[in-house]
Amino acid sequence: MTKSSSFPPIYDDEFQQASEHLRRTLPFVNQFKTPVNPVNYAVWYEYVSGDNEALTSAIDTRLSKKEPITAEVTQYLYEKYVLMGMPERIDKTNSGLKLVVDNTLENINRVEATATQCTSGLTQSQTDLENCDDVQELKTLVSQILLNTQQLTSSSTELKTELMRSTEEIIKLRDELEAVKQTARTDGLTGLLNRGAFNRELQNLCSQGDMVLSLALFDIDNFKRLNDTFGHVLGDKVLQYFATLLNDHRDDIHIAARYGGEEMAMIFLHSNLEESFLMAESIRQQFASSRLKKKGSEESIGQITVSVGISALQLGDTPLTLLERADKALYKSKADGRNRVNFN
Ligand SMILES: Nc1nc2c(ncn2[C@@H]2O[C@H](COP(=O)(O)OP(=O)(O)OP(=O)(O)O)[C@@H](O)[C@H]2O)c(=O)[nH]1
Repeated sequence: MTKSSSFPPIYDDEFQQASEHLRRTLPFVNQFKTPVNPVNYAVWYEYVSGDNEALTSAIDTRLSKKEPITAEVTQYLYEKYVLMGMPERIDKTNSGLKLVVDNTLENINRVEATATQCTSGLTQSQTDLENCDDVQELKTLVSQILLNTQQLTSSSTELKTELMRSTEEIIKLRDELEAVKQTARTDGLTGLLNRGAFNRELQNLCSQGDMVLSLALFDIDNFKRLNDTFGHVLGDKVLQYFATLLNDHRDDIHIAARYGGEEMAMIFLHSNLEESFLMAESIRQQFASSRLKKKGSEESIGQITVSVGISALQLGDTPLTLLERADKALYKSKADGRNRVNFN
């Protein structure tokens, strides 16, 4: 897996895999003569890895129409598909917020100016009243006082309306900010947490000292073969299906994430090794006994299985040591023949 759809992107390919991607990006860079800068390289790297489905499809569409992929195009693809449009969304929210604050301040200043004018008008009327002994003059003064008071009332009503409009705008911006935050935490394909968010949760929990928790890493077996046989779209459906199994076992307290391409992770909170083993076993068995079919056909895609590695948090563990133990256990499950759960 190159990148788990997260912002900022995470690249976790091993040396060999990354070198292979490098080798495969060069012909594209050469063909379109785009400078090998970080932006262009990231776009081609993600394209050749095949892990960023939306980017791959956008580039394939251009290639099939024989459209050139210039530096401007890669910049656009980079912002849209590698950075997932996040800088633009954050920018928009920021300028929206600035606009609301500026407007509100302007309105308050305007009302303050009117209020000051009215107050000084009323003060003047008070002085005039003290020296007034003529009925006609009194009438004029009362009208003036009335006018000033009406002006005060209408500008405060206007301010109230403007503040209500600003409040609505702020609520919209708050929702957009929440959506941006959610996108930054979520894996686009499965709706589970993405790797970055999962790591932050794990870091947080590990630093609490006396937490009882276990970590499980799930890696779908022979996923490459499945993709090669039935295509990436079906591969994606399998990932989504597996994510629903994890969600069903989440029980509102456990945390599930897409950790890499076909690798998912779960933190079993308040669960020791035995309890986590039972939950992981149940997920493994349920997955292995699912009979998935090709869309619109009765043709089964055969048995798909998952290998699992579990580790339980020990005194002195960091997220890294915990992950390393789970990874070793997962490796053992693969080496022992796949479709099993091991712990370490
Ligand atoms: N459909 C689909 N495939 C993906 C995605 N991310 C990664 N993959 C594919 O997952 C496959 C993982 O292959 P390998 O790492 O060789 O592992 P495997 O074939 O599952 O073999 P074992 O793990 O040893 O059982 C690669 O072919 C990736 O292209 C994705 O989002 N969707």
